[in-house]
Amino acid sequence: MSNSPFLSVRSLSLGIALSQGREIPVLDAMDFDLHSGETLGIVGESGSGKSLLCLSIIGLLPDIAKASGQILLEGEDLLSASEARMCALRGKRIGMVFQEPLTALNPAMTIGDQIAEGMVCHEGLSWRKARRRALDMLDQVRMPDAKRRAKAYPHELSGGQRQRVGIAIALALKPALLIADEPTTALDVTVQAEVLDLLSDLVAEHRMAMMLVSHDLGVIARMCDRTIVMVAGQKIEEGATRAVFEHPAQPYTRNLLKSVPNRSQTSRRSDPEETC
Ligand SMILES: Nc1ncnc2c1ncn2[C@@H]1O[C@H](COP(=O)(O)OP(=O)(O)OP(=O)(O)O)[C@@H](O)[C@H]1O
Repeated sequence: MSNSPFLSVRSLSLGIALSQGREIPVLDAMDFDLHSGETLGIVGESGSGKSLLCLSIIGLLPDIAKASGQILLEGEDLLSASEARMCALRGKRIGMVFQEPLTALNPAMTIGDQIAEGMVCHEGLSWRKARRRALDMLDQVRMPDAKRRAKAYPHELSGGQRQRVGIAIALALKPALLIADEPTTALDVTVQAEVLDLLSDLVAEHRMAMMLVSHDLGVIARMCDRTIVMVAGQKIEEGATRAVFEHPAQPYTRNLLKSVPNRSQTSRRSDPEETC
C-alpha cells in the first residue's frame, strides 16, 4: 500500500436543490481516504447519503444535486473536472457495480457487446478484438457457458448472471477503483455469497481499491479493511473494521451491531471459517 491515498475526499458536502432556491442537505463535510489495494466499507441508515456519495465520486450525480469540497483521485479534483474528463475516467480509472443489474444494463444490446463497448470507445479496439476480450471477461467473472451467454440479452440471464455482467463491465477497462453500491442486495441469498466471493477475488487479483456499500454488516466485516459509519450525511465513525466492530465508539454503531443476530457474522475476511 503506497503512502499517498489513491482517493481523498475532503469536506464533501452535497445538497439536493428544491424549487425557490431551497436545498436539502444530504452530505455534510465528509472526509476520508482510500489507498490502493484497500477495501473501504460504508454502512449507515437508509437515506444517510451512501449512494449519492458513490455517485459523486464517479460523477453521475443527478442535476439537482450540488456538491462542494474536493474529491481527489491521485491528486486530481473530480468535482472540478469537465464532463469530458469524467467520461474518460469513468470505466478506465473508476468502475461501478450497481445494486440492480437489470436497470444498469441496456436491454437492447447483447451482454458481450455491452462489455466490449467500453474497450472500443476508451481503448480504440476493433469490435472483433473487443468481443474477444469481452469473452475473457465473462470467463473471469465465472459466467457459465460464456460463449453462448455473450450473445444473450440481459432479460435472458438470471439475476446473479446479470450481476456478473455488471462486474465484467465495471472491470473491463481495469479500473484502479471499484465502487460497489449494494452489489448483492437484489440477489437471492444463495447467489449473494458467490458474487461477493467473486468480487473479493477480482479486487485482490487486480490490486484494486474498493468502496463497498452494504446494509449487511457480515459482508462488511468479511470484505473490508476499514469501515465508515454514516448517519444523516455525516461520518460518525471510521476505523479498521475489526476495531469498529469490536470497540464501537458511537452509540449508533453499537445499536447497529446489536441488531446483527450473531456476532460471529462480523469475523474478518482473513478468517474464512467464520462467514455470514
Ligand atoms: N434523485 C434524487 N432526487 C431527490 N432526492 C434524492 C435523489 N437521490 C437521493 N435523494 C435523497 O438524498 C438522500 C440520500 O439518498 P441516498 O440514496 O444517497 O441514501 P442511501 O444512504 O444510499 O440510502 P439507502 O441505504 O436506502 O440506499 C435521501 O434523503 C434521498 O431521498
